[in-house]
Amino acid sequence: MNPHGIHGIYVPMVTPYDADGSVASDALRDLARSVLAEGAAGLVALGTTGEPALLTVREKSEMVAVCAQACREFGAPLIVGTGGSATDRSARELEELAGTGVADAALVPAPPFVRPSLAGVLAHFTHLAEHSPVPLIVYDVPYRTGCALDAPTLRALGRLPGVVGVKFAHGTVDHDAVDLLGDLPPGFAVLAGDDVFLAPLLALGAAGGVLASAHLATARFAELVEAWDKGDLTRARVLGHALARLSEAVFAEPNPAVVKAVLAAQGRIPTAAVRLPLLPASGDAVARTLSALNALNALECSDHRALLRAQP
Ligand SMILES: O=C(O)C1=N[C@H](C(=O)O)C[C@H](O)C1
Repeated sequence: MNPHGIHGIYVPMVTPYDADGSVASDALRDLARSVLAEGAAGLVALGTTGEPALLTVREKSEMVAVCAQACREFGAPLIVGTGGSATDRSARELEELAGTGVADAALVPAPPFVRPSLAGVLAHFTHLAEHSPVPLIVYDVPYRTGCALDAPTLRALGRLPGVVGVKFAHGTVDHDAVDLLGDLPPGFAVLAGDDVFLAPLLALGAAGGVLASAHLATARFAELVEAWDKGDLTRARVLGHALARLSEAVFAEPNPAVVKAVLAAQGRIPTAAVRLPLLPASGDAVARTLSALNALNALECSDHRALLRAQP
């Protein structure tokens, strides 16, 4: 992490597969280098986008090792997804992760499936924070975990020593987003976890985002964060709308099918394959994403008047 904390665009790396179904490590290495060279602040290994639930233990280690190497080359932080439903097992996983020495932070979901009370979630993260040698980023994604965190709970989590941020993915910009971002604990960063809502969350004060669609337009996403940092509202508004249209297209089908299909179409990964029960993206979703990308590339972002003209 930079000394000022978490900031900017973190790309949750896809797991590329070769034609024989094995993990395409060379393609992953090149992809990781390319997004870092384009302006990603760091990488996330084993985010939802990396299909961690569908990988073997050995494949997961490979993903982390390849991403760690790329981050070392660029002096960029690596966040690693880990943890699950059971508190003690999650604590052991965090210790194992710390043992690898490569993670700057761990992305840990609110315990999925169990549906504990909010006090139970707080107790879970209190235990993890007390035992984890690596800083924690809470992954708040109720539509995946079945466990919704409200603003007071997120604030209480943010005050725990060792909890440095939340990946906020409520599927909308809700009351809790407004409430939380209006009064953040010191040193606690909010990262947008729903690509389509990056711009409004930045407007509310989010520090950046963890965004699968940033594989496809890393520099543009980084530019949006920079525009907000500099108070360049015209640029921020136009870029925000164009990037939201791209993200809408990417998320028209279950992630990461569309992003992988587009990367494969661009020749950046060997195949568009995802593992069952995920299904490959439709041609229609890929075509719509490519067209949103073309529109984005047509923006002349250094010239505000051109930007305004580019608005539909
Ligand atoms: O891998 C991630 O981290 C992300 N996962 C989200 C999801 O698929 O639910 C989407 C977001 O872009 C990043």
